[in-house]
Amino acid sequence: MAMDLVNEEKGYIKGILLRTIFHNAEEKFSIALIRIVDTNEPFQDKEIVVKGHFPPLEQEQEYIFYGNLYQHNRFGQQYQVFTYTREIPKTKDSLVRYLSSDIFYGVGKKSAQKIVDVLGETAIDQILKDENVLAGIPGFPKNVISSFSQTLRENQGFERVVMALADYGIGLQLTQKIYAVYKEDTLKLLEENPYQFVFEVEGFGFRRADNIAKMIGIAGDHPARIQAGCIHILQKQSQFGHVYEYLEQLCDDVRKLLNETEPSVTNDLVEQKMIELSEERYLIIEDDRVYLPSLYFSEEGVSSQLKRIMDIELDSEFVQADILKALGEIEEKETISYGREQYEAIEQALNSKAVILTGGPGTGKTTVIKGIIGVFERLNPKNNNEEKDESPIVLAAPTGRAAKRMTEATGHKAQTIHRLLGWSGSEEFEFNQSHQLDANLIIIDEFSMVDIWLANQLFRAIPSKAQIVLVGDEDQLPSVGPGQVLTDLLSSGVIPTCKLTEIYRQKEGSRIVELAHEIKNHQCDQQSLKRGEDFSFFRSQGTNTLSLLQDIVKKAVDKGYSIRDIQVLAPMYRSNVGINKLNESLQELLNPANSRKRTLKFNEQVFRSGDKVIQLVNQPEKGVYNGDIGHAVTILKADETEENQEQLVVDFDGKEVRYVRSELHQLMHAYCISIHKSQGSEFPIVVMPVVPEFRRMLKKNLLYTAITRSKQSLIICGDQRAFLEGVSTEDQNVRNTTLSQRIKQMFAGEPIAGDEKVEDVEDADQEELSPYDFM
Ligand SMILES: Nc1ncnc2c1ncn2[C@@H]1O[C@H](COP(=O)(O)OP(=O)(O)OP(=O)(O)O)[C@@H](O)[C@H]1O
Repeated sequence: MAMDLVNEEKGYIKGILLRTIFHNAEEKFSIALIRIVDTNEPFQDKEIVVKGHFPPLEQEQEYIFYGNLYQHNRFGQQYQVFTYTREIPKTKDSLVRYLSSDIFYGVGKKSAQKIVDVLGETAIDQILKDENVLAGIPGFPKNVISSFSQTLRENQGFERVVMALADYGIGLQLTQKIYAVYKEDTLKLLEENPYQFVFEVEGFGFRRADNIAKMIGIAGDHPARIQAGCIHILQKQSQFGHVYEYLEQLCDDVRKLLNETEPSVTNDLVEQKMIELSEERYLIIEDDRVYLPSLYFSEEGVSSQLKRIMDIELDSEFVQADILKALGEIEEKETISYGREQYEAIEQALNSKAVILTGGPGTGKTTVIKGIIGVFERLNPKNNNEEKDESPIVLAAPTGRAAKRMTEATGHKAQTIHRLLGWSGSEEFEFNQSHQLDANLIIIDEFSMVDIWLANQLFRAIPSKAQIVLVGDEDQLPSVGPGQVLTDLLSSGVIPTCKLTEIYRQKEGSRIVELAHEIKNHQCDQQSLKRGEDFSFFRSQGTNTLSLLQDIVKKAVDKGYSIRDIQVLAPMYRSNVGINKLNESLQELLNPANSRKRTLKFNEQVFRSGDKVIQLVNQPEKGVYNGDIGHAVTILKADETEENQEQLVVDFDGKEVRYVRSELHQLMHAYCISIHKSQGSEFPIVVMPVVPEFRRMLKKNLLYTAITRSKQSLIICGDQRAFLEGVSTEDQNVRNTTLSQRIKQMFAGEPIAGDEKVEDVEDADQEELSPYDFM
């Protein structure tokens, strides 16, 4: 590609850097003022601000920017850069200046002159092609050949990649992500197999790879194309929670996917490729099931680690009389009397290597956890000595909010599972099989939210001596990630299970807990929706639902409840009473614009100080995690920050986190959040629209999860029929997993068999919605 030629067909501005106005290193986003040398754009001035995803520009270097002129409402005309290139020095003099510049260590003017004398004006291209040409330059220091050509590659590399990828229709932002993964090898690898990018670069979709592949001649039944199709479908299935897919079904799906553009692939061809892939361990085929290796080995890991832990017997059991005595002390202190089920659960947990504790809301799971910890500490006095920190008790939960609640309820420090395992944002966990946790008793709450991958990481890090208590409510939604670990552990039957059924949180007239148990036990009917002290179902239709909901929230605020106490939940983003619409209207209602309030517009969202917001991704470096809810404290103007960038400051329960513009995609308004996102959290007041439009989403476990989030008051508005139909509809989308069978086999030598094959739910639905859409 001729790097130094301007492509006259596109709008361009050629210029030299005058000043970098802003640069975000992480996002490689730059704003710079340049002096215009040449342009074919209708722009008369001598200078212009260029803006886009490119690295800092170098002084005295000529660049060609391709993009669009646009009018900034404060700063006038600017240039939005789609792609850019650097002018390669063309004259011998400019080449010498470039090659002897500070960028190249150990090469002075003399050596640079010699390079140009020997290699001429195409010196750069020749060196990039083969660095050994430098060895032929008289007097060129041999020891700097490789570092010199490496610097040259790096310096020239990014722009070459930018230009080449632009020809494939890839913009600067995605190019940055691609370049971060493959560096100078980008073009080589893309032209070898663009499909590889689908699996390694976030935001690089299968269709994009397929288009590029076609342009470079990888088409039809090319093995790389079939391989990518297989892995793509398996990954998609895993987003719906499946750990494997049936071979026959997978062949069918892959054939359909690949034949959408050119019908040349048969099921036999796909199957044959799949067998090859399994021989190379890109996939695992077991009987008639196909797995992604990471998921297969996670299942294997969980079952073998569980066996390892459970195979080591307890040194000694606690004597019943001692337990009773210790529990008596706790009962006196807490002024409660443990029920029979609760006592049995505590005793079982204390005298087993592993137990599962399940139960609906208000059955005393937290109270039992407190009992287990209390007795364990009393009967292992060394645990009281925090300084020695021997035999520590470790508490964790999948989300920050659940961990916080666990801490508050038990008085013991609890943390997220990710933090417990020392996750710092990469694939690696500090604690693993070769560096295990120091713990004698490990209690994990909200275990229904743990997916197979995280379960594997957790179990690997548990020392064989430890006792485990897994606490969860099996009727809640399964994990967002693949697998259904709690359900599978329960059905494997190898871990002793304590089911709490007696309800304690039930004041006179309280309906929330009763309603939850009626749903759980399939006893919910019209009568169940009658008003209670803490529950109301207001009927409404059409657009009335939105205004009714606004009235309810407004009244709660007027009564003195804070925005933080009131949580609106909805199952879908797009609808007249969906999450997006509700956030918009509740923001107007609760935090309207006024001249004193600063605002920051990002995509479709306008953030104002005072807004309630939710964090959408895990950010261990900043100490905020997916699902954390906070409020915007203030918006700082660029000249008020050290970094000279506009920032949104958010307070998450006392922890202040700052977001620059390029990080704002991590946040959204949280006046209303999805039910999926509310898992693991509880709120004093839950308000929820239930309308016929949501019907496709309304399932028993979803509604059960939603209503069990409310602690003091639950208000539903909408259509009672839609609600009653929803709570009597089981989620048909049974997940394909083999964990239960694998565990049974591990413990008793039973062969592994897949779950009963379930007929697929409507394809169209699957295409549109996955649990990830709700996160
Ligand atoms: N044995 C008991 N005697 C009296 N009160 C109890 C007993 N067990 C639990 N409770 C009370 O019942 C309420 C619910 O208990 P707890 O929070 O332990 O249940 P949970 O299963 O964790 O419920 P949720 O998931 O809804 O929080 C609490 O107020 C608790 O004090």
